[in-house]
Amino acid sequence: MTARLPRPSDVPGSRPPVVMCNEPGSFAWGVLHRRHPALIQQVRDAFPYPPRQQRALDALLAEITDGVVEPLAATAKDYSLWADRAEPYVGRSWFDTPFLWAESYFYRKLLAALEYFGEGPWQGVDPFGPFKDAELSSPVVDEELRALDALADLPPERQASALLQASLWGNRADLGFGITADEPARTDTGAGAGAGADAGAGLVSDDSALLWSLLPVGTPATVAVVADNAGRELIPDLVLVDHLLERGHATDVVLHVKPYPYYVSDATNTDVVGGLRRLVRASGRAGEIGRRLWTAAGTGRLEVRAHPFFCAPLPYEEMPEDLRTQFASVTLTILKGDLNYRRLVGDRLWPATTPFADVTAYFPGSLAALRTLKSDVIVGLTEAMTNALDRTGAAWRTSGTHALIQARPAPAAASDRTSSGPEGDTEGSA
Ligand SMILES: O=P(O)(O)OC[C@@]1(O)O[C@H](CO)[C@@H](O)[C@@H]1O
Repeated sequence: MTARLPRPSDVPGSRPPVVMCNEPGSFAWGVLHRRHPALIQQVRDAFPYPPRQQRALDALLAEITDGVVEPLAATAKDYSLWADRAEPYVGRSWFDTPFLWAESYFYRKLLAALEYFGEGPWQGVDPFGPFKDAELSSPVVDEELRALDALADLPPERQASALLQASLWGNRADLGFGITADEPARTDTGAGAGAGADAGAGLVSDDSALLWSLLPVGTPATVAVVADNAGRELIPDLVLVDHLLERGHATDVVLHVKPYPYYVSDATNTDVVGGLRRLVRASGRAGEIGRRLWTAAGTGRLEVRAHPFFCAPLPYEEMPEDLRTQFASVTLTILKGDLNYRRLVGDRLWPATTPFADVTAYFPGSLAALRTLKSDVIVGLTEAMTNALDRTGAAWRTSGTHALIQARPAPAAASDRTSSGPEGDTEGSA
C-alpha cells in the first residue's frame, strides 16, 4: 500500500492565515492598489490597442480599484478552471480576497481584456513582450554574458557555486519591480553575477551544500527546474541547466514554464527560445553554452513543458495528480522565484522559524527553492537570523535585497535515514 504524502495541514498546530489584500499599507494591498493599475497603464502605452481593448482595460481598472470581482466570460475556454475558485469572491471588493488568488486572477483578466485568447489579431500577443525584449537586448545582458568567460579560471566548485548564485540573484531581475515609482528596478543580477566576492551576502538561508549533495556527479538524474522570470533571470537559469548537464549532475532537465504570459515577466516557451537565441548569438563561453543547450533541446535532454497549473491561482499543495507524478519521478525539483515559493508554502504567514522540510513535506520528491525575498512569506530561518533582520527595521522580506537557498531530500529518503526498517513512504522518493 502506498502511504499518503504528508500535507502542510499535518504540521502540528493550526495553520497560519493566508495573506489577504485588505490591510492598508501592507505589501499585498500595495500591489493591488498601485502595481496593478500602473501595469494596466504600461501595457496600454506599449501597444496601439484598438477601442474595444481600450474599453476593456478601462473596465478592468474600474473593477480592480472601485468595483467588485466580476466572473470571466462564460465563453472563455478555461472558464471552468477559474469559475469554482472565483465563486466565493465574485461580488466582493478585490481587496477582500487572498493575495495569491487576486494576483493570478488579475493577470488572467488582463489577458481577457486584451483578447489574448480570442480569435482575432491580438491572439497570442504577449502584452509584456516589449518589456521582456527591451531587457533581453540591453547591454547589461552583454556584460553578464561576458562575465561567464572569467568563471572558466575558477576551480570547479567555485564555478558551480557562482552559477547557482547567479541563478538565485537573477530572481532580482523581476520586471514587476520598478512598475511603480516606489519600487526600484533591480540591478546586480545575471549570468555572471554570482562570481562576485560578496555573492553570499544577503543570503538568509543557504542549503547549497545539501542541494549539490542531492545531485552527485555521474549518477543518472533528471532535474526539474520550475522557471520564474524571463530574460535576466532565465539566462542564468539556462546557464545553470547547462552546468548540470555538462558536468554530469543531470542526465536530463525538464524546464517548466508558464503556458501564457503571467506576473509581468514570467517565462513562457517563447521566452526560452529568445533566451537560447541570445546565448547562441553571444561570443565566448556564453555562445558555447547556448549551442550546447540548443543541441540538448534537439535531443530531448532539455525538455520544456508548460502545464496549465503554473498559471492557476493555487498553492502547490493542490497540484493536479499528473504534475505530482512528474515531480515525484525526478531526482530534484528546483523551484525558482518568489511566486513559486509563495505557492509552495501556501502563501501563509508561517512563523519564520517553521522548518522548511515540515511545511513542504507534501511536495513529492527532493526539493530546492531559490528565491529573492519579495513578499511577506518565509519559513526555515533561525530565530537569531529572524531577530537580527527584524532589528534592522528594513523591508527585508519584500525588497529583494535578501535571498535564500532552501532544500530538503525526498520525504521518504529523509525518513529512511532515521528509521531502522527498510520500508517507508516511497511515493515521493526520487
Ligand atoms: O515570482 P517572482 O517573479 O520572483 O516575484 C513575483 C512578485 O513580483 O510578484 C509578487 C507581487 O506582485 C511578489 O510576490 C513578488 O515580488
